[in-house]
Amino acid sequence: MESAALMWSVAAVTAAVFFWFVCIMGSAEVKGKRAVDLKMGSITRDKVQDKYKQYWSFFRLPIETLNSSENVPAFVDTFYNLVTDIYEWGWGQSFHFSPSLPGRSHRDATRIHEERVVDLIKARPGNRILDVGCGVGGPMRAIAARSGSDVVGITINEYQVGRARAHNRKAGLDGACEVVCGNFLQMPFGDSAFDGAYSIEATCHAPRLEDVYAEIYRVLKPGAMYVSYEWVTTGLYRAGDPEHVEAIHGIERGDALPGLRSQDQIAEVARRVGFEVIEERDLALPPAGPWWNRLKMGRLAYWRNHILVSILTILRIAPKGVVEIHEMLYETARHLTRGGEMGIFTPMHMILCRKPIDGDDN
Ligand SMILES: C=C(CC[C@@H](C)[C@H]1CC[C@H]2C3=CC[C@H]4[C@H](C)[C@@H](O)CC[C@]4(C)[C@H]3CC[C@]12C)C(C)C
Ligand SMILES: C[S@@+](CC[C@H](N)C(=O)[O-])C[C@H]1O[C@@H](n2cnc3c(N)ncnc32)[C@H](O)[C@@H]1O
Repeated sequence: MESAALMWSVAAVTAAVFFWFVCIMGSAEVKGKRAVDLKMGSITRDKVQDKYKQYWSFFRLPIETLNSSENVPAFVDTFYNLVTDIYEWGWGQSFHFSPSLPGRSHRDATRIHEERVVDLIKARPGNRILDVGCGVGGPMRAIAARSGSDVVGITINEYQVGRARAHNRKAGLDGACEVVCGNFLQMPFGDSAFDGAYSIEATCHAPRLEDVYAEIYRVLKPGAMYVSYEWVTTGLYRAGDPEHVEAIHGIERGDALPGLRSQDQIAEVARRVGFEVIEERDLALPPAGPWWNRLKMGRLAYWRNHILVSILTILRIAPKGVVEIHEMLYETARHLTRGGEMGIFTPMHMILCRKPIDGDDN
């Protein structure tokens, strides 16, 4: 009798600890996605591991194939099917970095970094603004709410479209925010359709920056502004330094990037497609606090998450392959942190452009 009671007590305590671990500790910073809901995008459960292997095989292709505009969008789409739920669960609804702000939460720092866009492109009530590479729409909601503009987001990943629309509805912003599935290299919008545009840590996925910048230029009205937060290597990067190369290659492989560009290439490309460059600045430089702090401070949380995804895979709640994907992201976080600490990489090289009005001197 006593041993039965003991067994029941142990079982009850184990169940309570498991519930706490999964449902309380395992939820994202911005509530919405829990570990038990990890689905891996539009990929069916039994295909997750194969798709992960397929993702890696891409990096074995010859460099010309790797950089071709035909292959990259499909490879990026596969990547976001694999990582979107883990990003939402472990990071929130905004898939980007922000300078850390003393005394402010990550959530505040994220919102402030997003709202800066409103001032830069002068978004006003009634404007139609384009979000190039919108993810699940964290920035789009912040920008629509702050500016009173209507925001149209485009993403290559169908699963993200569903997530973004659901979040828009939940936030009561589905009237102001619209989400379209499509390729930003060939956008399904007419010429001069937008009063402004922005891209946050998204155009780094384009094999050729010219192609996406030229499309953005085409869909903007003359006089409209465009701002982008670009992922680039800085002037401190040395291609002959093995430690630098390891970090940059690690970032490219873990983030579906066809190849990082250097800081000094960005404005040149913007001018080539016709933009006037108003301002260019690395928002990660002091007095900004290190953007990689949020990745570093979470090391303990990574271990908790690793144990969690392992248990959920054993219990067949999460599909096979999730542990490997989580491991890949952990490695990526290490490379991103090293890139930030060495000062050779920034995810927030800001470029502010204007489409000239006919007759402007440019
Ligand atoms: C702009 C891009 C994505 C940037 C970031 C949003 C993501 C880059 C690396 C991601 C993460 C790394 C470690 C994960 C951790 C192991 C897991 O337990 C919880 C989620 C992570 C923190 C995850 C979250 C998103 C990132 C920070 C690229 C793709 C252009
Ligand atoms: C790192 S996420 C950033 C998302 C969003 N800007 C944010 O900050 O939350 C990059 C986004 O770019 C999108 N993307 C990448 N390549 C694309 C392409 N060729 N066409 C459309 N969207 C693309 C991805 O689907 C993803 O939504």
